Amino acid sequence: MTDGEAWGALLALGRQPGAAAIRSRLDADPGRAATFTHQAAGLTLDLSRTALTPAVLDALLALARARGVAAFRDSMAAGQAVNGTEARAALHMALRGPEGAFRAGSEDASAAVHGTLAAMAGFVRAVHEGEILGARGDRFTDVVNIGIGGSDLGPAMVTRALWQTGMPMRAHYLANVDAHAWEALRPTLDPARTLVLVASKTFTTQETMANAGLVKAWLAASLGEEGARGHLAALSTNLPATAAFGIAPDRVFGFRDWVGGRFSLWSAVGLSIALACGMGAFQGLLAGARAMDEHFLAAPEDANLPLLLAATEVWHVNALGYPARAVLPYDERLARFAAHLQQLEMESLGKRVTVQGAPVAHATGPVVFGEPGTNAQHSFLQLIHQGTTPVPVDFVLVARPDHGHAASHRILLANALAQAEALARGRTEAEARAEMQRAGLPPHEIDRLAPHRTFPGDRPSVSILLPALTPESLGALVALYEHKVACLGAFWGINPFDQWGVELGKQLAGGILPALAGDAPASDAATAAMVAAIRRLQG
Ligand SMILES: O=P(O)(O)OC[C@H]1O[C@](O)(CO)[C@@H](O)[C@@H]1O
Repeated sequence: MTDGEAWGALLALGRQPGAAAIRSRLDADPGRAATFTHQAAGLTLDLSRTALTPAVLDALLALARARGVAAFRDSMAAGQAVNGTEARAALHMALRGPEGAFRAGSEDASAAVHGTLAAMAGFVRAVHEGEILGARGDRFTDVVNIGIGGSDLGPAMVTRALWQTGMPMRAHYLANVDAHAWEALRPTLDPARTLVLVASKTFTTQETMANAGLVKAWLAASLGEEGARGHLAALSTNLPATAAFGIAPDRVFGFRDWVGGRFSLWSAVGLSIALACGMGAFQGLLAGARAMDEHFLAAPEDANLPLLLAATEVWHVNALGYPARAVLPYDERLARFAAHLQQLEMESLGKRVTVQGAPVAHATGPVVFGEPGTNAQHSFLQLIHQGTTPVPVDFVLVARPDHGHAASHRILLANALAQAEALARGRTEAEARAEMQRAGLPPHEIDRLAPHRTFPGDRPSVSILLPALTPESLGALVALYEHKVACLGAFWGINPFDQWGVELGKQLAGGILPALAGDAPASDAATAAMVAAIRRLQG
């Protein structure tokens, strides 16, 4: 089947009457959950509450073959320059792979990775055991990771998920250049006991370098310049710039340019995870991701979780025209999971031209947003139940909590399952009327309220079940989404590994800085007017 034929067949299925129906499919086939549930790396993925059918799945997998999704995956694993616009490989799998497994051109990628991992392990052990101490001889109790985007979101999300009282250190994440963030954090820290990691792939990111300057000055004010140096480490690919910033070479943990920022939590960028939660937790995270990598590389297409998740997204975005997706982890510890996926997915898939530079002929990445359940239910789920456009949902559920409150956990899970059921099944007008009759409402009230109390249903969701929230299951979960993103890049013919769209604003900000200081006019009239208003208000 050619590419065009495969797209045509899929889109035709999406146009068939009842294509988006879910409730009737669930009712017609009691075995649907079993048919559409798959497992890998300890995770269970349930796709039964979508409108997928065996015919739709066949069409999606035919499209995957026509689009060369498996070939793209294999090129990625082989270290080829799948990131064409930056002429780079995308070898985040090497960060969690066994020794000798991955090459980037002539480079033994795995050797570089394992060298850094050994250095990280040595550093973490020395800090935890008090061999490396602060300038005044104190043990380090707190670590501050200064970074933004991929140099913040991944490690911040993982630490939030895995950290428990009694773990080796407290971790803090400073991302925003808004100094209110630093001013809120500063009073909670003792400089004598604080280790500072400057995390930046490029080591040129304006926000990170501004915050690093503030924090370095804060350290130096109490510990002196030389003392401050002993409290700093860098996580970067840009070794000359880390040296220019004054970070000792043995405190620089490097990685290569074939690690994309949003895929970098497995690299030295994850050092704050290892310091806060322990090197064992970090290794567990890598092991979980490796298990998902192995599944992704070897599982047949009709049981391959990342491919199936990507295919489901193609069905929703391209065949059914749904422009957004919500991510609802029913676990408070995953409070930053949606934020991580926002960058992972929207920076990767928010593209309007193909890898060849031609305009894409179809929609690409949807808007991704989310909050933990049950909070989300009391916020935006109204729109997802009864708004005019279906918004597919990813539910993430954890079977066993790490607290002793079984009743609370049952309430949490009951709510997650209820939301999935309500979205899929809805409530017909007849059901709404019958319920109001049972409640004894008068007929005119029933007539008045029936449309409002009717739920259309047929609103899709996928559910991902983790046995418990462990480093291993979290690693597998994050890797699942990373590989989904790679598959979608291939489905859509776009480069999921570059991010040129973030550059223009950065460049313009550089030009506007002197205008805000009153040293130069702003070139854009609307900007100039706002600059003038700001300067007036600043007096
Ligand atoms: O790690 P760096 O180089 O400071 O970049 C931070 C983030 O900035 C971006 O380049 C976007 O501006 C992200 O892709 C990246 O994760």
